[in-house]
Formats: sequence, structure tokens, C-alpha cells
Amino acid sequence: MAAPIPALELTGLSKSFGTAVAVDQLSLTVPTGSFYGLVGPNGAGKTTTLSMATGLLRPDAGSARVHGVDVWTDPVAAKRMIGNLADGVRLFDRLTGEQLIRYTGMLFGLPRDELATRTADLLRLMDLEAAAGAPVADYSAGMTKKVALACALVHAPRLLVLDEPFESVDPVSAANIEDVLRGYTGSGGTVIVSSHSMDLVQRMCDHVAIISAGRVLIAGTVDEVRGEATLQERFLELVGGRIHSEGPQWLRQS
Ligand SMILES: Nc1ncnc2c1ncn2[C@@H]1O[C@H](COP(=O)(O)OP(=O)(O)OP(=O)(O)O)[C@@H](O)[C@H]1O
Repeated sequence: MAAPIPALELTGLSKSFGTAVAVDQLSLTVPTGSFYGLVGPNGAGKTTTLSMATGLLRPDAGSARVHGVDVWTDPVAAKRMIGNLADGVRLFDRLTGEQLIRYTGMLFGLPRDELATRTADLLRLMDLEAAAGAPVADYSAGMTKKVALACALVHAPRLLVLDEPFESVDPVSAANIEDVLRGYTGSGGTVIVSSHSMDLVQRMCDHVAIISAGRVLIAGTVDEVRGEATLQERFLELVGGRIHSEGPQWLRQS
């Protein structure tokens, strides 16, 4: 029997900025229906990888396929299947939260009635109903993150690519979002999420890849990767870089 087509398949992805290699022949297979965590130290290449995987940044080499569709040769078909919460991408923040979600849904050609229902559902889910009529420019960091996440969900994509989705999000909203994402993967959707929270990845994800210096150090199910240790311990063991110190002398207060 032929192997099932993965939700996301990255093959030999590479990207340099000048002489600095950000992503170095990175390959990764994200199975359909998985909740996949991408972790790594600052500057490891997570955002660069996800930007190339979602059609935002052209790779120097390699390919990205979403459910078998090449992101760079057939971008329209691929992007229809992707919901993307990207790091550092500007939103049309003169729009209100409600307008921004509706506008995003319109770009995907959703019918007006359906869009009204989805927008209302998403505003409720993200606890943004009270702020729905305010311009996104006036939102807090966490509210901005939540409205961007709502935009990523509105067209019910088959693959969700979320760069640090819980950063700045309050615990109640995070728990609500977590429930929705679990329901989504339970129904066959796929999530790939980058995070610095090992606890969150260990709790939520069934697969994880640890990347460092633009390469995959290890990838597999969370249980395979962590073995007998916690994910945090495994991460520190593989990535290194701990400085066992109480800080410089000049900082000490006594
Ligand atoms: N537009 C750019 N121009 C120059 N260098 C860049 C650019 N984008 C990323 N880099 C470099 O590429 C490397 C990988 O960056 P990237 O943002 O992908 O890391 P990251 O794993 O997402 O880090 P963090 O956890 O800090 O968000 C870093 O060395 C960074 O300085």
C-alpha cells in the first residue's frame, strides 16, 4: 500500500541571509492529523522554516508540499489549504477586529451568510466580542495575536501553521484555543506550532522536532524524542548552551 500523503512535507529546505545560513537543508514530515511542535533556541530558524513552508519566503533550495501540493509551484491551491499565524507580519490594523476577520474570509471566497456565522463564532471563541468594533491597531499584544489566529481559522484550512500562538495570550483564552485546536486535530486537521514552552508542547503535541542552527536535531513522536526524560531536559541535553552561573558579580546585591 502506498504511504499516506503527509499534511506537510519539507524536503531539503535552505535559506541564507547574506553569508548567514538560517535554514540548512531541513527536511521534516508532518503526518495528517498530527499536532506537531517545532522547538529550538532563539535564532534556530523556526520562523524562517515556517515562512518558507507557507509561501511567505522563497527558499534558496528545497521544496514544501501541503497535502502533496507544492507551495512554490502551485501557491494558490496550497494556500487555500493553509491557515497561517505568522510571526511579525503586519495586519491591516486600521480595520476593526470584526472587519479583519470578515475581510480575510472574503479573500477565501466564503459566502456572506457563512462568513457572518464564522466571524461571530471566532469573536466569541477568542473573547473579542467587546473589542469587535475597535480598530486592531488599538488592541493589546494578546488581543492582536487572537484576532490573527481567528483570521488563520476562518476558512477552515486543512493545515494550521502557528508561530508562537500562545505568546501574550491570557490563560483563559489559551485554554479555550487549546480545546478548539484539539477538536480540530481530532477531526483530521493538522497543526504545526512553534513554541518556546516545552510544557505546552509536551502537553499538547503528539509529535515534535527540535531544531538548532537551521537543522533538525531530532524528530518523532513526543514520547520517542523525550524518552525517559522531560522534553525540557531532552532539549537542554541536545541543544546545550546552559550557563550555570548566579550572574555577574556587579549584579549581586550583597
Ligand atoms: N530577514 C532577515 N534578514 C537577515 N537575517 C535574518 C532574517 N530573518 C531571519 N534571519 C536570521 O536567520 C536566523 C534564523 O532566524 P529565525 O527568525 O528563523 O529564528 P527562530 O528560530 O524563529 O528564532 P526565535 O525563537 O528567536 O523567534 C537568525 O540568525 C536570524 O538572525
